[in-house]
Amino acid sequence: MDDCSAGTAPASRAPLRVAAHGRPPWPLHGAALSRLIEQHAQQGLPTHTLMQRAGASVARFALAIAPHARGIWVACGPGNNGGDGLEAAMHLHRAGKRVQVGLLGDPTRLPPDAAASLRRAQAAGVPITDSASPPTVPSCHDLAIDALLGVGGARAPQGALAAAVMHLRHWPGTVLCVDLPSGLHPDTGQAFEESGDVVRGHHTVSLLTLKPGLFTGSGRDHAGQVWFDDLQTGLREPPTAWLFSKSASIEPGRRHSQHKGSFGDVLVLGGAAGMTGAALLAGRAALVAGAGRVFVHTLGDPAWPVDTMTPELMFRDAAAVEAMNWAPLTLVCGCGGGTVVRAMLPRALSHAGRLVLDADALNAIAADPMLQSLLEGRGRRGAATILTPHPLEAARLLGVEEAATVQSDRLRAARQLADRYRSVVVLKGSGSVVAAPDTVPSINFTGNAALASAGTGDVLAGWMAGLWPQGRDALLAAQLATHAHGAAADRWVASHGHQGPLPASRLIELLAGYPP
Ligand SMILES: NC(=O)C1=CN([C@@H]2O[C@H](COP(=O)(O)OP(=O)(O)OC[C@H]3O[C@@H](n4cnc5c(N)ncnc54)[C@H](O)[C@@H]3O)[C@@H](O)[C@H]2O)[C@@H](O)CC1
Ligand SMILES: Nc1ncnc2c1ncn2[C@@H]1O[C@H](COP(=O)(O)OP(=O)(O)O)[C@@H](O)[C@H]1O
Ligand SMILES: [K+]
Repeated sequence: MDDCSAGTAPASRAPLRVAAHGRPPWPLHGAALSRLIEQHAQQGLPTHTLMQRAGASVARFALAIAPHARGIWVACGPGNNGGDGLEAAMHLHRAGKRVQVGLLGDPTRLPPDAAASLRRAQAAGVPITDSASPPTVPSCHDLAIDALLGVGGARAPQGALAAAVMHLRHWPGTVLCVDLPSGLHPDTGQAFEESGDVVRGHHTVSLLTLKPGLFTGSGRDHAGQVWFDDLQTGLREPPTAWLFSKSASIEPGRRHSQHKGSFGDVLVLGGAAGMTGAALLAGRAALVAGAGRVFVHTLGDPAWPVDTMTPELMFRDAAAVEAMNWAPLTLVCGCGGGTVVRAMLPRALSHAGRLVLDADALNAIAADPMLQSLLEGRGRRGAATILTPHPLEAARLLGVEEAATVQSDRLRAARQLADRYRSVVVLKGSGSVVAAPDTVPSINFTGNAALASAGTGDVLAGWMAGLWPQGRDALLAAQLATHAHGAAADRWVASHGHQGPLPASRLIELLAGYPP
């Protein structure tokens, strides 16, 4: 279903399905910008227009996703998100559904738009209580609409609101969230407090703007499929971030006249004793990404001589690597590098043309101010670097204690790293954030928990290094690689029907286009 439609829908345009393919990136707006946009939009319209459009859109969408729902419980909060719910309830009631509203907020203190929707719902005869519980024991055919909190959510739900969130979490049928899953921070994709409950929706209709929190951190677990309705405002404000979506035109394809020298040489430095596999995974991934030649120097003793599974890889010992000119190369540094990788870093940071730094290389830099200043200096000289930290590595690079600090605002952490080290940064995890200095960051929307498997990060680093020299700048290489990496995992889940771990070697095959 690309655009939703329903037979008995009230008049409004259908929300768009938010997908990671086939269109330009989607603009994302945080809570503050969304409010500003709402204010601007209200100025040009008669009072209450936006809420009427929002409620009509939600009702229409509800009828499309749950046409056979018998009962519909609409849990409404104390603000305008609740107003959207009341407005939707009125339409669903008129469409002949058995609707029950639980209004959790003082009806005399609703904001004006929500108060207007309450009057309209009352006038239409919608049953409204102040109960946080659904009226009857719900069945799996019933639909619940979460209109408790939207962009005004400011703290973890408590009391009656928390009770309603629990009912929504245990709802046996479909759950549709209005604007945001209640309890989710619109900007960060986290609960307001570690222990704070968040609704888990099957669908979320994001209104007026798309919020970044729907797509990163734990947002994806709570939002389900996201749909977007701009409420016919067509507003174009500069975004907080982009949701990366790949359109076909980004990939130029290979010209007949090209040869292996056109596609760049990659050198992988990693694979210390006991971790050779990490360097091999990165090397293999660089090969299937299309690098012209891939050299591998494993840091264990003795260095690895050949990979019989991938004889295309060219192994180089310490003396050979020392003699190579690193300036035209794309270096991947890290990938099971242990502590020995540190010795390679001063030269890599000073002389590598393009540099992808992962895992142990990042840990070494985080622990060494001299390496940090080399990395910063590299950025100031305009030399291109991509850092691919997971949240704990990012925390170390930022000098903070815990990964949780990074996770509490992934967009901010990625931006801080990019600005500090003048590098492109891929902050990995659900909804990987790709940031570059002085640039609006993007969130990657492909991938799933099947990637939570040892070695998939090495594959990402190698794949990125393989893509990069093929006529792309660092930022686009990072975005495309992260997108393809996640999309391969999505194909795997689609063909296996579950999110069991995706072995890193299999991931490389999927990236290469072997059958899912
Ligand atoms: N005004 C309008 O015409 C429009 C409003 N819209 C809707 O309005 C929403 C924003 O409305 P609001 O700004 O009123 O904000 P919300 O409805 O998201 O909630 C704000 C209210 O909840 C309270 N609150 C926040 N966290 C709470 C907690 N943990 N426990 C108890 N109370 C809590 C706040 O103090 C405030 O009263 C959007 O998300 C969207 O759904 C959109 O439909 C666009 C049009
Ligand atoms: N739950 C998830 N959803 C989406 N992507 C994930 C998830 N878990 C892990 N990944 C991705 O898998 C890769 C894991 O990388 P990393 O943590 O460095 O692992 P390793 O060091 O074992 O290779 C990253 O690209 C990360 O974004
Ligand atoms: K909500």
